[in-house]
Amino acid sequence: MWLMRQAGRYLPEYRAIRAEAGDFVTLCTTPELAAEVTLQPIRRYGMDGAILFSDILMVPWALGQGLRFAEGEGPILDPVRDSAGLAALNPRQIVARVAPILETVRRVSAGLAAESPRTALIGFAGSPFTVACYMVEGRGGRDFAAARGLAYADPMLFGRLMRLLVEATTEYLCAQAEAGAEALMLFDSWAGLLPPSQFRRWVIEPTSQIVRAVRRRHPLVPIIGFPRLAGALLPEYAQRTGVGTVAMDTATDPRWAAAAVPREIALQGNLDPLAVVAGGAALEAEARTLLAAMRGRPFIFNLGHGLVPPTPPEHVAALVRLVRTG
Ligand SMILES: Cc1c2[nH]c(c1CCC(=O)O)Cc1[nH]c(c(CCC(=O)O)c1C)Cc1[nH]c(c(CCC(=O)O)c1C)Cc1[nH]c(c(C)c1CCC(=O)O)C2
Repeated sequence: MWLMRQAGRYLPEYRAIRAEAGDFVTLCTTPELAAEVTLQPIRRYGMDGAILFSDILMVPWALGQGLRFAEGEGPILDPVRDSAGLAALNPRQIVARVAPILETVRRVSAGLAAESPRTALIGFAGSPFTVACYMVEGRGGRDFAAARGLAYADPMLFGRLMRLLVEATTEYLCAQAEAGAEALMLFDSWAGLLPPSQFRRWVIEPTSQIVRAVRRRHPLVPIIGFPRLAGALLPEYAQRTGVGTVAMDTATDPRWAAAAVPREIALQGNLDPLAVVAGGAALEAEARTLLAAMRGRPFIFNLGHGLVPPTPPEHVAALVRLVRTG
């Protein structure tokens, strides 16, 4: 069991360190602080997994794209929409630029060995499609029309961006495994915006390429894929990408997924983060229904999306107790 965004703004000890760092990119690139924040939820709750504290947008940042997180606005990037923008990105320096993040991985790995040796360290990256959405759009959003429009209008250019991201993401994930990450997760938060033909081209295909390339170098590191809002395409994603675990979003019926996804592929998910905000009987009922649906299958208890800032930390503690004791 672990929870997406288990380190974050709902924890007072996170907010204290966030204030100390000043801005979010500084927090992600200061190993001492990022390692501390990664370990905070482990100390509080004893999760089975510690997810590296970083962000999927640190790959565009490492490629040289301007990135900042504006207060109350989310991420702002200098948009990449033409070949000049693409040419300005430098995939060769990726491992050097992410050196502080790899140092965080080493520190967390040592910290867990000392404090919580049974907790697995999970590294991650965004999947190329979701990262491209932010890179082309230049900001967060709901429909990423500029990015999806570019994929139709200029598939050559969009394809070059995607190939660059496949290469950079592969290098980045392998470097995390070499620094001590014991499992790797690929977040494709906006996969569900695509119609099936585009989903196969921009989600399944690039994800398979990354999984194949990472496996060649790190055959034993488990890989979790999260194609959010994939809907009916979830089983196809599970079977064709080669991931060992598929993460279900909040909208997925876990009983359907248990029947539709082959048993050799583990499932992860998918409690509604708002049930954790509510707590009490509602949280307990949802958690028990999920556990019952997953009985008898390899399963990693998690949420269907990240914990949100209004979550009371004691509701997370109650959830951990419930999942542990059944
Ligand atoms: C799309 C996406 C992003 N980042 C991420 C995704 C994929 C998962 C998802 O769909 O949520 C992934 C992510 N972001 C963060 C982590 C760290 C590990 C963890 O899960 O605890 C992980 C794995 C920290 C973060 N990433 C961010 C914060 C908040 C920063 C702050 O402290 O102000 C944290 C803790 C900022 C961020 N990062 C991103 C946005 C849109 C924002 C701003 C809005 C928001 O806060 O959700 C991009």
